[in-house]
Amino acid sequence: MAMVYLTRRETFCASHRLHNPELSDEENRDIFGKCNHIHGHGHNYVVEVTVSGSIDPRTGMVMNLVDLKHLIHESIMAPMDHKNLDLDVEEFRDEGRISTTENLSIVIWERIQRLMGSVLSSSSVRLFEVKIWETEKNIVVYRG
Ligand SMILES: Nc1nc2c(c(=O)[nH]1)N=C([C@H](O)[C@H](O)COP(=O)(O)OP(=O)(O)OP(=O)(O)O)CN2
Ligand SMILES: [Zn+2]
Repeated sequence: MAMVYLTRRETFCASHRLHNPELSDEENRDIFGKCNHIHGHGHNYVVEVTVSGSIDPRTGMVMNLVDLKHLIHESIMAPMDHKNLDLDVEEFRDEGRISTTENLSIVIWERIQRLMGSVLSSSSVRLFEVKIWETEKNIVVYRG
């Protein structure tokens, strides 16, 4: 059966600060530089979510892109767009994860994976990749 990859891209704006509370202020400044500025800074994040699967002969689709749009809305856009990642997203606020793009890609993966599990339990569709552009130059890919 042919494996096909389906991607949807969204953009969201969020602020954050790179800071490890277990380190001293000086160590934080040394490691994170300007990204440790106490009042934070913002990004226009671009995120691509790719799923893989075989084409359902009944629909001609791997997965309905409208369903993928809803998954992305619920797991990324609603909780993160125009938010402060460190204060508004529980994985960063409560679990001590530093809001690097690496960690953000894992948080997004986990959220989508959880939702896909409940929405697509009987389907062959799998989450394949989360790709985030923090800036035009800084890009992170996570494949689970
Ligand atoms: N491994 C990581 N390193 C850094 C991350 C990250 O998520 N993972 N994030 C940052 C900052 O959030 C920062 O906003 C990006 O820094 P920087 O590349 O300096 O920002 P610019 O793209 O604006 O850089 P210019 O070279 O000035 O264009 C830092 N490191
Ligand atoms: Zn940043």
